[in-house]
Parts: sequence; structure tokens; C-alpha cells
Amino acid sequence: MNSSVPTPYEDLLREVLEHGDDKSDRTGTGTRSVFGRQMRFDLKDSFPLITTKRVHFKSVALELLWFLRGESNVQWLQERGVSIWDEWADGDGELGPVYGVQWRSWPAGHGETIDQITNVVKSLKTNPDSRRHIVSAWNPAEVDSMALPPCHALFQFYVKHVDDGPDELSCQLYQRSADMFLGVPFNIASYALLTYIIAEEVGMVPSEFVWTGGDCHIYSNHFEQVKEQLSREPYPYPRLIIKNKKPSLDQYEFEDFELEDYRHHPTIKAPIAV
Ligand SMILES: Nc1nc(=O)c2c([nH]1)NC[C@@H]1CN(c3ccc(C(=O)N[C@@H](CCC(=O)O)C(=O)O)cc3)CN21
Ligand SMILES: O=c1ccn([C@H]2C[C@H](O)[C@@H](COP(=O)(O)O)O2)c(=O)[nH]1
Repeated sequence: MNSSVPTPYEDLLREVLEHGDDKSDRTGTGTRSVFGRQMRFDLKDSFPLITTKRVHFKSVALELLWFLRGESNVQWLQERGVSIWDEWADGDGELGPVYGVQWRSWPAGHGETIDQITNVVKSLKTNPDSRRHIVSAWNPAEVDSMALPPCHALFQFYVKHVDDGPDELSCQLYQRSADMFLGVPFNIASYALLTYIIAEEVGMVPSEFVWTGGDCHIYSNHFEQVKEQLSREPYPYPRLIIKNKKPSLDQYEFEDFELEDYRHHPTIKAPIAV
């Protein structure tokens, strides 16, 4: 491995493969798993898009924009060529009250809803030192009506003040269940991008993304793919530029983001466990 490039993702992937416990799971596929791990990614000079295989950034970005628009129907994604949620949707493309709904319109009773994203942006601007910059997708009253209960369940922002410079914004995610090969590279890039977008919105600069995982697993039908991936030399991460600031978070489009110098190894295909 190239020692100058930090590889928290590949290190955890190797740990799960070599030291995880074999375990059955809901999908009937079988996994190897460890519980409770953390990875940290610097967002200051680079963007953590995994390089040891190709990660389709367009799908990541469009999925995040779909969350930020409060959507719960896969039609919006399908119209843009993204099919990653198709297996879980019903005949009308509906997923139930998943991420976007909980982020933007958490039902609060009496017909009222809570827009957690607007609230967290407001709290970052008006009370940066608060320890309550939290967004939760885990709504116990609604979990049973979701096509899949949220895996990336809760996140928190943190602001660091710097002499002679803009405030720095960090984000930590709690992911209760982590498909290390297919899901996690998407999840890391998605929350890194969210941190860039929120930082832009509140006039700060992105600092660090901290990923905390509960059940971190590799599906048994991904073992060969993981071995291939771990035989590869990682490249330095790319950089991300937000080309235009939008007046509102749900107005961003894929074309507003530019990935620079994404050098990566080839795609590795794998079946998704449904
Ligand atoms: N078992 C499982 N793992 C997941 O990661 C996952 C779920 N289920 N269910 C809900 C969402 C859907 N997610 C997905 C679904 C598909 C891919 C996938 O097939 N990725 C391919 C191609 C991506 C593309 O063409 O855009 C990959 O090679 O990364 C990734 C994440 C993440 N989530
Ligand atoms: O963003 C996501 C969404 C899903 N996953 C994975 C984690 C698990 O392998 C499955 C969900 O199954 P559960 O039985 O509900 O835990 O999907 C992910 O890694 N990232």
C-alpha cells in the first residue's frame, strides 16, 4: 500500500474480511461482520471518493439531492438514470416515509411537520457552538411503514472557530448497518458532499467527516470482489468544487458539482442483497 495515502476504508474492509464473525442476516445471503467501528476523513484538501474501485459519483450526488428535496418516490431518480433504489420500491415507485421525508417533513402530529435540515442550517448560523446540531432519519413511529428502515440513521454537525479564517464544519454519521462493499463507499461520499453543501450554505469550510458504524458487514457473495479490491494500490483522493451556490438547498443540480482529478481503479461488479 502507498503509505502516503490514508486508507481508513480499505483498512476496515480488510479487518472485517480477516477477523469478522460469520453471521446470518435478513436477506438470507450470509455476512462476515464486526460491531462498532469508526473512520475519519479529511475534507479540507480532498474529497473521500474511494479510489480502489470506481464509485459512480453521479448516483451518489443525485441520491443526496433526492433526499434534500424530501422525495420518497424513485421516479425522480429513474428520470435521471439512477436505479439504486428500484428493488425496494412498490408498483408506484413509493418507498414510504424514508430519509427525505424524515429530513424535510418529520410528522409532528396535528398535521404539523418539522424541517430538520432548515432547522440545523439555522442553528449552525445562529448558535454555532450548540451541541444539538442533529438530524435523525430514525423515526420509531414510522419505521414499519418504510421500505427499508434507515441505515444512515442520525448525523451531527460541529463547528470549529479558527483565528483569521472562516469557521470549519465537521459532520459525524451513525450508520446502524453497513454493507461495506456496495453501500459504504456511497455513504461516505454522500455525507462528505452533504458537509460541503451545508458548509457553503452557512459560510463555513468543510473540515472532517467522521463515520461511525454499528453492524459493519461484508456479504458472502462479495468476498472475491473485496479480495480483488484489497490487492489494489489506492490513489490520492480527488477534490470537489461547488461551482454555484444556490439560494436554497433543494435547488442544487448534479451540474453544480465538479470532481477534479478522480483517479480510480476499474469498476468491480457485485450483486446487491435485497
Ligand atoms: N444490501 C444493501 N446494501 C446497500 O448498500 C443498500 C441496500 N441494500 N438497500 C438500500 C440502499 C440502496 N443502495 C445501493 C444500491 C445499489 C448500489 C449499487 O448497485 N452500486 C453499484 C453500481 C452503482 C451505479 O451504477 O450507480 C456499484 O458498483 O457501486 C449501491 C448502493 C444502498 N443501500
Ligand atoms: O445507505 C445504505 C443503505 C443500506 N445499506 C445496507 C446495510 C444492510 O446490508 C442493508 C440493510 O439491511 P438491514 O437488514 O435493514 O440492516 O443495506 C447500506 O450499507 N447503506
